[in-house]
Amino acid sequence: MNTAIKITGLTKVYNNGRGISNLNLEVQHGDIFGFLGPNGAGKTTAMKVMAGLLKPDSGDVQIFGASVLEDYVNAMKHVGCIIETAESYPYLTANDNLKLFARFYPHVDQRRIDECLEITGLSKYKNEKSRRFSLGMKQRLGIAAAILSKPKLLILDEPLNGLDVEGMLEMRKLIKQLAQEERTTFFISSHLIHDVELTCTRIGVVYGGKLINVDYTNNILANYSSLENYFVSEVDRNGRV
Ligand SMILES: Nc1ncnc2c1ncn2[C@@H]1O[C@H](COP(=O)(O)OP(=O)(O)OP(=O)(O)O)[C@@H](O)[C@H]1O
Repeated sequence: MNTAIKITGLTKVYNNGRGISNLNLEVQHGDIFGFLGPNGAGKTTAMKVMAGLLKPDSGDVQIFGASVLEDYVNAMKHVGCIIETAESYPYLTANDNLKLFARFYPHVDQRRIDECLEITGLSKYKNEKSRRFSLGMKQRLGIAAAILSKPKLLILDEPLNGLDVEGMLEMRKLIKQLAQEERTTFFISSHLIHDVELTCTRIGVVYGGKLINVDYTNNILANYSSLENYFVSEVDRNGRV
């Protein structure tokens, strides 16, 4: 099956009238999809619905063919996600944090934990408590936890938030590596235009609660000198809020 995520008519409006309205989108298996939009555009709201943390007013999200609303367990079977922040137990070591997460998955053993520590570059900090970790290391531990069960799809909410240049480079490398070596599909939200340009193969621009355009990064860069120019022109074309 080639469609990883299918979002249809997704609407969630909060009491204050803000939120998302009538979002329609398909993400294909193998995409590194960038969900790009400024603060308050509605990215987290959409991702919370996708991860089953928030009930929409209407619409649906299907993940590998299963509805998040009607068949949550099957929809989430192949998904790893980090929504808002990567949480860990600060007084546990990286290894013990992962052991705790591994209890959710009967087939994840110490070998897989070691593999995930290796993939995320944390092997040498395996026995250090995560409270001593830098933000970048905490993010990597979050990814290590999210990939334990070898999910086919990783949903990451602003994975570069708060990282310095080196941390960003490492995270970008890790995402590309997982996409290439493990064939992981990514759905990544970000307000960092430059980063989305460098990381993502396909980009959806979300603005004022609406998805205003979706295109391949290659296409965009063939027609615009930068993603920033494309973003500004799309927002202007659709009317600023
Ligand atoms: N629980 C809530 N109650 C009322 N309004 C909310 C709630 N959560 C979010 N909003 C509003 O809905 C809109 C979309 O918020 P959301 O957090 O989805 O945006 P975002 O694109 O993720 O932004 P950011 O990059 O700042 O996280 C914003 O205007 C926000 O203030």
